[in-house]
Amino acid sequence: MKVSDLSVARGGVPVLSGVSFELEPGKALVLRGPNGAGKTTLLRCIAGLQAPLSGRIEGAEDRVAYAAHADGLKSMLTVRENLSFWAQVFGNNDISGALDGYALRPLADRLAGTLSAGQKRRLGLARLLVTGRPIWVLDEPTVSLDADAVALFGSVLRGHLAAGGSALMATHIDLGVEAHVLDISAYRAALDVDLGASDAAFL
Ligand SMILES: Nc1ncnc2c1ncn2[C@@H]1O[C@H](COP(=O)(O)OP(=O)(O)OP(=O)(O)O)[C@@H](O)[C@H]1O
Repeated sequence: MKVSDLSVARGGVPVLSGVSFELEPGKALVLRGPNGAGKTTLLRCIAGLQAPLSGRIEGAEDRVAYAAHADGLKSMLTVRENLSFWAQVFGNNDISGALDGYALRPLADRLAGTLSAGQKRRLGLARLLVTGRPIWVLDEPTVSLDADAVALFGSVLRGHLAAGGSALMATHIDLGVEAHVLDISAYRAALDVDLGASDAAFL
């Protein structure tokens, strides 16, 4: 995947401009930057959830699986049913790797709505495995995870990279995975809008 001269906005306000990087198969890239720097906004653009202001994203279409703060679980389906649902959406039917990768077998028949925050997060991350998509775009993937679950995630991620997948993620946690780091502070967009006139942008 190649990102060239990308500019992105949030709520109509330009946040980043001139972002360029390449993400090769088997590689991980960690986005760094202070709160509000624009990591989530950049990840959402690359995942196709919002359009960039300008610039190019090549090699992402139909190859990206996105996991964000909102896990998007179906609360009235069980863990197994949630994974099967997503697997079908992506044309797969094998959910065993996802159940095992995140130690979800003991929870397989629980309704997703009854899971703890960390368990929900594990299920949200397990979904990536059933998509079969090579580029994982992850926004703070370890939020709510305990040390054991972080280790599970690190191990799954290493497997994904070793199999030729790649990962772009915003995280402050050391995952024990070799990764390049991109500090997006350098790409802060010049604010030339009248913020006083756009309160709605900060709702
Ligand atoms: N709905 C919105 N309207 C206007 N501005 C917004 C909106 N949502 C977020 N922002 C602003 O856009 C900027 C980028 O936010 P973003 O969530 O991308 O940052 P981030 O780097 O992911 O932050 P964090 O580390 O806190 O998660 C921030 O300054 C934020 O306040």
